Amino acid sequence: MSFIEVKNVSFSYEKKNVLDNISLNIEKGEFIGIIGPNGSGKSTLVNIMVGNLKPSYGEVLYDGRGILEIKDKSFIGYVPQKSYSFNTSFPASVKEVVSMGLYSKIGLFKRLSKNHWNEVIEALEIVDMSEYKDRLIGMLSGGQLQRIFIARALVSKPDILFLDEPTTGIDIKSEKTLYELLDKLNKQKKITIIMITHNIWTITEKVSRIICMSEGKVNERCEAINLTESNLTGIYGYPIKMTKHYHNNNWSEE
Ligand SMILES: Nc1ncnc2c1ncn2[C@@H]1O[C@H](COP(=O)(O)OP(=O)(O)OP(=O)(O)O)[C@@H](O)[C@H]1O
Repeated sequence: MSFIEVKNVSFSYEKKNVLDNISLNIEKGEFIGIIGPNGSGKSTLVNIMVGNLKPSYGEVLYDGRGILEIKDKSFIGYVPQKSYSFNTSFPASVKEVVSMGLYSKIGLFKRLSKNHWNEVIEALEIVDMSEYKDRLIGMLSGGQLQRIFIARALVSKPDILFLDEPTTGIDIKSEKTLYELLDKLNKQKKITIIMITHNIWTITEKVSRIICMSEGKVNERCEAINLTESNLTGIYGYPIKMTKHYHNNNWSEE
């Protein structure tokens, strides 16, 4: 039995079919990149995997248990795409925003104990942002804000972290720091990571496996080793020029 099993999942928004019979197995400790053109169903698939959406057909199992039957989902951390449009004029401090990640564990209106606040500081330390704990969220840069959302997803000590396009709108230096953080979470903290991205070349260097989506299906030819210009052009529907090649388990410049 795999850690996560996506079994024959299909999904439609009203009459529009978005996912078509997707099956995937994911093992503990993997670092997976999901790529594919706009509208291919990546975010919908992740929303089904974290239990936010119910598939029209099929199921998602964690260690053999259906996600929709699992009440305490705090073993899953999720950094949604929309977190980057979070209302930053909202007068909340960094530590208050991170503490929101404990709601699924302790309930929305419960007072946080000293231990809970210690967990918030611990999550901020992991993302190297503890010195900003009392700062208002509106006073942070895009890259810093993104680390706060990752801390919010980490505060419940998840086994698996989903990130939906976390590099959107951040500069190259912040992107590099983000990858170092994800690498640390994956290798040292043994957190399984599943990340949606449009940054094909960077992600192929970082992850243990690529999943390519196109028109609601998983494209089987899209293992990193098979990432050729013609495969990617078929998946994206427009010409893709490669500047790097994968061989002997390594990428090298053209
Ligand atoms: N709430 C919704 N109601 C109706 N249709 C939706 C909704 N959310 C997404 N869709 C449609 O479902 C399809 C898949 O969307 P989804 O966001 O899963 O794709 P994606 O691959 O993540 O795209 P992107 O790369 O642009 O984020 C798209 O055609 C989109 O317009």
